[in-house]
Amino acid sequence: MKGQARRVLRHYAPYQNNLQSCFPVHDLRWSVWASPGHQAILTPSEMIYVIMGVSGCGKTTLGAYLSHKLGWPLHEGDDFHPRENVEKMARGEPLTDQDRLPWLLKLHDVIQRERSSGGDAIMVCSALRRLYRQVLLFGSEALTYSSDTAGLHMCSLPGVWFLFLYGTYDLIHARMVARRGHFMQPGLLRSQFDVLEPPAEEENALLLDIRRSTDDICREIQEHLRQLS
Ligand SMILES: Nc1ncnc2c1ncn2[C@@H]1O[C@H](COP(=O)(O)OP(=O)(O)O)[C@@H](O)[C@H]1O
Ligand SMILES: O=C(O)[C@H](O)[C@@H](O)[C@H](O)[C@H](O)COP(=O)(O)O
Repeated sequence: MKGQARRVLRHYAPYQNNLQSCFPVHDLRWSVWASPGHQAILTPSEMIYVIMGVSGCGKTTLGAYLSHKLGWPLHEGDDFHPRENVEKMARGEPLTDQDRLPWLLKLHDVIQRERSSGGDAIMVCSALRRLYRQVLLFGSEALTYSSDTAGLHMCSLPGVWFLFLYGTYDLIHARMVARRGHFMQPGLLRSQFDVLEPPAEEENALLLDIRRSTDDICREIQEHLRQLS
């Protein structure tokens, strides 16, 4: 059995009797896995790490480092923003939910492609709100659930983990001011914190303190990967 299949089996073992009610069955591979008696036919994606957090928390830096260390492809979320979004942020205006939705749907497609091809991958995406993370995982279906059912049913997907880089406003602001040649203005950081909803445990999230070096953070992620294997 491949490493990820083992990881997924172990992670979801406690839920095996309840899979059908816990997860939407729009994902063909997942519905096969969720069908009673078919647990052995598991062909999920390998691991996808989504590095998330407010602007300036170190997502791009960690993404490049981790990609190099693990030899996994890197998808940089900023590259998928439409020009209008980048121009808006460069003018010092925060994005709205409406601005972000098409961008998140594109990133969902990337995640789906990676899951279908069964490869490991890293994605960098601010993913500030819980709903944004649900759109990353479930696409437009995440928008059709009421907030009650979304909270209950749409928290995570096997093999997709959020790496949440957290730190104080002051530390991140100082790093943004020192950063050169980036379109994002430090003045937008407050709005990023206002929108941020830190991920809950049931979302498959690993919380990483950004006061540590990139290498230290990377080691913790590699340890996480080992524990899931
Ligand atoms: N662990 C770290 N320790 C110190 N500085 C860091 C760390 N991670 C990133 N930085 C610096 O902080 C700034 C913001 O990092 P960046 O990766 O661009 O953040 P983001 O992609 O989240 O906007 C950069 O100048 C980067 O060099
Ligand atoms: O959802 C958003 O408001 C944006 O995605 C934002 O969070 C992102 O951070 C910018 O694109 C700037 O890029 P950096 O995160 O690299 O600063």
